[in-house]
Amino acid sequence: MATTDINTADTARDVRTIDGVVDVIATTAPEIRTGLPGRRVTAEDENPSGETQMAADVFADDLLCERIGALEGVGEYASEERPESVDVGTGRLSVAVDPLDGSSNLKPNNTMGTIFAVYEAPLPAHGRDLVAAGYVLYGPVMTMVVARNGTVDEYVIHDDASYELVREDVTLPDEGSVYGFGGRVPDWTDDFETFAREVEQDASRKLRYGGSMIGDVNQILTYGGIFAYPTLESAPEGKLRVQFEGYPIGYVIETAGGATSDGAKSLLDVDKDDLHARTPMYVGNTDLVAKLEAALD
Ligand SMILES: O=P(O)(O)OC[C@H]1O[C@](O)(COP(=O)(O)O)[C@@H](O)[C@@H]1O
Ligand SMILES: [Mg+2]
Ligand SMILES: [Mg+2]
Repeated sequence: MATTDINTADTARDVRTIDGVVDVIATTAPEIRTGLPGRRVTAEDENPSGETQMAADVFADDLLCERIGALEGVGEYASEERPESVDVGTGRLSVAVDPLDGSSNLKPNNTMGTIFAVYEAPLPAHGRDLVAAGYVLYGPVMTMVVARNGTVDEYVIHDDASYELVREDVTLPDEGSVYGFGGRVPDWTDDFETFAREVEQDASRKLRYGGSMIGDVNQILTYGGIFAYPTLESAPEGKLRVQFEGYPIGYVIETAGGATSDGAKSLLDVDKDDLHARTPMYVGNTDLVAKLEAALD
């Protein structure tokens, strides 16, 4: 399950590069958000996972590729929206991005986010190669959560692209009070359904599910509990992608003292060498993730 072996940058140069990536993510967020109103339509292409792209997905990806690619210290950029990673320089760090997570929430105007992962290895990299990860949430307030140097911090991003630290050393509350499970219920496995029904029976927990993974995970970081996008009967690997979603969220949640799993082991220990590989995701408080693993065993 979760382990405490969180890798961090060990050279001053890598620390500067990570700071540069965080700065690009934060300062680009207002532009991505401002660009959304005219881009709530589908783009012409599908992404490498076979999903319809929104114009906003492509817009955010292009902006981030250009800006992250220009940073000294970054050698490769990849995103959910392009088939191959792009060589952007000679730096030893690679950056993988989900430019808009939850973009199907764009039409009904619900929360979405931008997720980033910084790896100290060529792409596709391994979860243990991560040296920083985080996300922006385009909610009523624009916030950014960053895991680096062994801690998780939260920032508020203003419309003028300035940003301020509002919470240091964020950890999951001990008593988890929310849960959210994705996928169609009839498509859940029997073991997962049994676990889900048990979680629901506990009167101290409420359902919080919005259909944007990053919004749903941020509920867990805020209130504690458990989020899952599980193995489905029709999709044994679930829906979410290892490099762009599973690893970075694993890194954030485990750095914040929570646990993550693919059903059997930490998300950071998933071994998949395809850039667009998928994984089931279970993240939350350690006791709940342990129960989940026992239920699926
Ligand atoms: O509505 P579905 O198909 O269950 O999918 C919901 C999941 O798909 C996602 O939107 C996938 O991410 P993208 O929007 O980046 O493709 C997650 O944010 C969310 O948890
Ligand atoms: Mg996504
Ligand atoms: Mg996406």
